Amino acid sequence: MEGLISLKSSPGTSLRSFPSFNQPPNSFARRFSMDLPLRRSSFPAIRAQQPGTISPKEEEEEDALKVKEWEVGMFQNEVAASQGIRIRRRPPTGPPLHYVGPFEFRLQNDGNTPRNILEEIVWHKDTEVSQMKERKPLATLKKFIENAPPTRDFVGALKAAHSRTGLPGLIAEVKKASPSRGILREDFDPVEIARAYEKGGAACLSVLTDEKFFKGSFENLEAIRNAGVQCPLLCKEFVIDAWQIYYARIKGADAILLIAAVLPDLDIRYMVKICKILGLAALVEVHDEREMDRVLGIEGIELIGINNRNLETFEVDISNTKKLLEGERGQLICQKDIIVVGESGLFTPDHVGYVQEAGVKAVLVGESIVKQSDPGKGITGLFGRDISL
Ligand SMILES: O=C(O)c1ccccc1NCC(=O)[C@H](O)[C@H](O)COP(=O)(O)O
Repeated sequence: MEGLISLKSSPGTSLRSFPSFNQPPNSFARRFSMDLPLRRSSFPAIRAQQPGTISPKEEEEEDALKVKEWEVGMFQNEVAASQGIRIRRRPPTGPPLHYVGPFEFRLQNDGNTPRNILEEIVWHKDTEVSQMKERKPLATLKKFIENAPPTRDFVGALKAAHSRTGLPGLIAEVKKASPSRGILREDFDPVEIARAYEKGGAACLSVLTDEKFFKGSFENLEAIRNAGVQCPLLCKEFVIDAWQIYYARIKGADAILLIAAVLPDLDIRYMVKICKILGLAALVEVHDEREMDRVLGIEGIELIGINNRNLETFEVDISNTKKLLEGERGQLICQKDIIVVGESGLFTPDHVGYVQEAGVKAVLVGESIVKQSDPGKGITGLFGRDISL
């Protein structure tokens, strides 16, 4: 029964009485996978009411809401796909139910299974953020923000470090684990690591806040902020909802990551504006030419990260930075005075020199420095000299 994950009959009917539906051919499955969801109300007699369950009217309303949610989710994905975004958003109620006569069924890969790690992260984030929003609604967050201390100048710190050292300004990442590398450091004390990075000459810090896939947390961000570390802090999150930006601001962030592989243009525009209102810098991350072109078409972007890691396949290739900065793209970036950050896979002074030559004025580095017994000395190793002086 390839392509079919559930097929059930209404109470009182039997699959055996409809042998042709028992094992629908693929063409049958394909035909229905392309249909819009069939409205439950068109099939009033499909499901008999179970004693003690909700009334048919309530059930109908609930189904109508689910269909609406599904349609909105699908619309969102269509807009994203038209911009070349392959990462789909989680369908709010799972894959659509299809109805044929007395049967209802769902099709495999009808939008219900994440296709890669980034999609899995984003789908999980969707559930996580919905729950967090219920506990802390936006109105509550806004009240906290009124009394929050001012943010620090993230972009200014990178520029100052670059002018001071002649090397790319360093955003040093407080990273305990990652989906591609597993645990990077067992004795992980975020504040101690942050202090070591600051002492070692980092211009800014990046703090992973995702718990499930990176073993990070917002508590880490808050603790680093409250420990008196002066470097501006990037909240390294998978942002899918503006609510997360407000939350990051409350937890001490000075900047936040926006991933173009996940967010359609309109979301990026909107979120960049929210960041400006909240005094946060937005690091907009791209990893291919199409994403770079989309982002270069958006007004008000000051900071673009080029990720050398393909977040769908984990492949790391530092020549990606060079590729995306060649020719007209590089020229446009200079004209717009955008600071480019080379991200991922940087381990040696040669790597840093290579991306600097390609045109970056900042680098974002995690693994190679966090794994050192003294992460501050790790920075000296990465640049080939002490950049704290
Ligand atoms: O690091 C991962 O395995 C990863 C997997 C899926 C999505 C994002 C991922 N990493 C986020 C980053 O981009 C890096 O943490 C950051 O650029 C530092 O990279 P590195 O210096 O290679 O640790």
